[in-house]
Amino acid sequence: MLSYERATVEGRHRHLKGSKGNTSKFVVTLLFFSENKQNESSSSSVYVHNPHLAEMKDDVLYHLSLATGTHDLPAMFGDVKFVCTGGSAWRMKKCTAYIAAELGMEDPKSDYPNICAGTDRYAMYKVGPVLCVSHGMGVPSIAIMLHELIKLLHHARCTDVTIIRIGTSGGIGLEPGTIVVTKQSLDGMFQPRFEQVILGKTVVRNVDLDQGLAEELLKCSKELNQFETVIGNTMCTLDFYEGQARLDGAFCSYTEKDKQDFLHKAKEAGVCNIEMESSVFAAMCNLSGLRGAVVCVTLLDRLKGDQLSCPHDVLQGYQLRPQILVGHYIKQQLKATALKV
Ligand SMILES: O=P(O)(O)O[C@H]1O[C@H](CO)[C@@H](O)[C@H]1O
Ligand SMILES: O=c1cc[nH]c(=O)[nH]1
Repeated sequence: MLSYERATVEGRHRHLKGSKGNTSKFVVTLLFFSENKQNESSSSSVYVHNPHLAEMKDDVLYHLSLATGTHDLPAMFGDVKFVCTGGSAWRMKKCTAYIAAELGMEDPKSDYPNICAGTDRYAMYKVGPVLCVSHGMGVPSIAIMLHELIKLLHHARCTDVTIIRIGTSGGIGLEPGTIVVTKQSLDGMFQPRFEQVILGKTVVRNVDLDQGLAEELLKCSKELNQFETVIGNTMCTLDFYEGQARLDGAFCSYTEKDKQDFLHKAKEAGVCNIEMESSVFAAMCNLSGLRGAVVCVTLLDRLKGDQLSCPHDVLQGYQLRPQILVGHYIKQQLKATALKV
């Protein structure tokens, strides 16, 4: 079922410890698995694409503090159908409690234990078929979490899993508190791509997200009628300050006009908000066959400022909006599935 693409990389090794300028040629043949599996197969398993995994006796999911040798992953996670992920552990715990209440699954005796308590890298909570996992800040942090989460779902033999990033962002020309459901993730040069260096070669990955899921989420927001929601492009950057054209970082070498010109260009490219994980999130959804969406609230309008200076309780209230929307969506989906059974 898997299709491989072959690529040959040629380069020169520089011998750091050898005599000056001493290099030797290397040629590496890479096997890439076909990148876009999302709509290709009728099967809805979570795919890992790594022939080495089958040869491993145990798989240690180090940053989640879980392992196939020590945990019965199918028993613990086999029923998972939805994963909510966001930067902060606090938000993920709040999300778990909110979704438990929405689904009528609250346990007054339970404080929702952190399944990843053996590590402080990420936090993970579970209520019924919903898993909530924190991912930290930025592309490297979410990518590590997603590698291990995708393997976890694979080892647990999960099927039909939908994953939604519920995050915060800076808006462009939107009222703070607006939710943006990502249509397309763009990089800092307004290109729809995620670039990763693998074995010294840049690999460009597809960042398309499930448009049907985005539309379903927009419909849910209209039904809820509690806050403004739009579908638009999301710019994913590698930094919060200079990477997002802020003037208030420790370093800045451009003017207010340069910043405004850049943000207006972003707006012309359809960018509604800026955050720091959507590109690799979309790329890894594509690779794994997970149905994915990015739902971020805007905390401020970047055309009007850079600092997050509005009161703490207002910001916390905004952060809850994506989970209200996603909670409603999950409840509807579970109801529809129960009706079908
Ligand atoms: O609210 P979360 O999910 O952390 O996401 C956004 O907030 C962080 C920056 O404050 C970045 O990680 C950005 O993507
Ligand atoms: O401006 C913002 C706000 C939240 N998260 C970001 O990445 N940028």
